Amino acid sequence: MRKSIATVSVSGTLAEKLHAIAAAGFDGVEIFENDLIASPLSPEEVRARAADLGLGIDLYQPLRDFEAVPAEVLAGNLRRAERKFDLMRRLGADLLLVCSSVSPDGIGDDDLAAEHLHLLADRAARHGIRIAYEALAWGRHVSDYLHAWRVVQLAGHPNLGTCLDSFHILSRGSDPIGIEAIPGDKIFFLQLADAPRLAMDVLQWSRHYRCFPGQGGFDVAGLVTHVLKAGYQGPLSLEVFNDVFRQADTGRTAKDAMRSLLALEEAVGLAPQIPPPVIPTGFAFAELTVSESEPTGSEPEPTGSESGPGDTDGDRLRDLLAALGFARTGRHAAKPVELWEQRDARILLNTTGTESAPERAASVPQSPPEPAAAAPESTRVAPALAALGLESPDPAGSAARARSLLAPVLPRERGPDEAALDAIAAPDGTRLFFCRTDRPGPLGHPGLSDHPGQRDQAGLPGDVRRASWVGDFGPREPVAGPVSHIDHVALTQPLHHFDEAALFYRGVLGLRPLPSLELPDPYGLLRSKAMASDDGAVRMVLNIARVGGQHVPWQHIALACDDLVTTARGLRDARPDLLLPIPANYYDDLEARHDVPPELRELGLLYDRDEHGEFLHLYTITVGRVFFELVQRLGGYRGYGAGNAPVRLAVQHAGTRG
Ligand SMILES: O=C(O)c1ccc(O)c(O)c1
Ligand SMILES: [Mg+2]
Repeated sequence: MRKSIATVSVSGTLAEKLHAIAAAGFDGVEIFENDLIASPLSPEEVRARAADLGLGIDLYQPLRDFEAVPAEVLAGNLRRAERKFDLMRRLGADLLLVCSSVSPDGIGDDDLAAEHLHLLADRAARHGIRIAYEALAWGRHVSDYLHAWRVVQLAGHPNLGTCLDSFHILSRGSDPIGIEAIPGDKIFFLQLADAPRLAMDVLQWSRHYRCFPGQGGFDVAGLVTHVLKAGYQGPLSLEVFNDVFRQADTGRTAKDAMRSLLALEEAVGLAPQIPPPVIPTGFAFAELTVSESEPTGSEPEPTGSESGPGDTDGDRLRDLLAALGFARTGRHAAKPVELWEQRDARILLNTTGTESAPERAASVPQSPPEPAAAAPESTRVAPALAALGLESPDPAGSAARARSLLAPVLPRERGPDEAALDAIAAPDGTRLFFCRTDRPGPLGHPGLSDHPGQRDQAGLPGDVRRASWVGDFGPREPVAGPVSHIDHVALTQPLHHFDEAALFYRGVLGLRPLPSLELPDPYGLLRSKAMASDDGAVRMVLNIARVGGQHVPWQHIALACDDLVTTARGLRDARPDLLLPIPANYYDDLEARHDVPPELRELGLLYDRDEHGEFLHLYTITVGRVFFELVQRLGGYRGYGAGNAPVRLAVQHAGTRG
């Protein structure tokens, strides 16, 4: 379907907005009146600019407080409307949005409203213009979409139809099924927005917290299904008022908007061109970039103690990994990358130390360097979690889906002997590699689980193109130990990209989000959203933490253990300096709430439970931006111990603040 977006949805001047909207692939725009009024471009210039960019002007909006007014006000309103018709002729727009009156002058009389709208439609018809009447959720007398439709029916003018806006309908809790009773050709326009579920004044909610479909809590796709059943054939148009998007990078927001519409089209069965999601079946690896130089001054000191042998970040991480039971099983044939393993948990240490994830993402050709893509200076410290390997049953299919949802595909320089990996950049700059770890290794370097007879879909033997990435690290021995695999990773998101990232991971990887949580931090607030595959094989947590106005860049890798009590006891004995100390008050409270064994306190283990099971976990000290968590899920526990995060944050802050 035709895809449009209201200019109010993105940041910038009108000219900047039009360019970014066109670049993101939209067909048309709604020109929001304030954007035009503040623009130095004449209406003719706006028209020409839009035409040059291949954009239609699908709607001009809004005309406010028009209908059901006393006679003396009506004359002025009609005069105002005539001026707007003239403006629309210059713009080349033929659809005007009239939103339901909020004026104290307004009279609660549907017949009068219909009479006035009929008059307006009659005048509009002389200019070849049509009127779309929309119920604002806070309209003084008309606030429900079916009420607006009754008024349109009463008016009975061919140039008058209704405009449906998903926010106004869903925010009031109206049942969208009623849309199916409206003839499709009387729905003149469809505006789409999602929003987080908030209990607040609806006008404030609408003006500040709307987001793109798929980023909030509304069933926008369900609503669109009703609109399509009604026979609507006009554009799908995004109209999003959002305080964060107003400040964010224009091009990036426009692209995020387009990704949202593509995913929405897919959800309602209108996007056969988008390859289906390939749900990842686990983590193949997590890659840390580390600097071999002295620890950088700007990064947080490890909490707890000076810790460990060696004095580079790399040495500190190696020490930490070894203490957790990992062993270095190989070095990359061509790059300064070490592979550390323990059963199915794999960590890559990339000691180039120069490449941070955001820099890498900004250098992707498909996404020209955007200021917003670069992380603030303070987050550019090594070590950082720069890349994730995701196990995919069909890596090429994973990459194809990502590409069709506008993910930048990363070029990969590959040596003659190396495995090729499909890789994309996530909005936060994290590189995502789609892997099949159990593929045969490259010729001469069999992988750990070699299947010499295996052929891929193209009928090729396990050749270099299709070889497993682990083959690049040479022959390896399995490493036994308490850690079985990566349970989840927690990535910090820049504030401006939180909703974008959530939609990205959900759309591209097919992960299901849990509701966002807000958790207290001694110096701020942590906003957190967990997402997981249905079977829990891939779990990610997206966090934004702002403390004293500054982004807190901590990331972590959670490792699953079979028997955390025993593992914790071993660590307590051997390397207590590597564990985050937990305050006694935590255990006083925990023991008041739950009947837990005293060894939790003794071992510094944290505890949580949900309706499915129980959770034990502990945290390590932080090196650079990164720390580890050891976890054990008992029964079918599905959470992440989020209730304990405030305690962790308090201890971590105490460590960095000395
Ligand atoms: O907030 C508003 O005033 C406003 C204006 C026009 C719209 O289409 C809308 O949904 C809201
Ligand atoms: Mg609207």
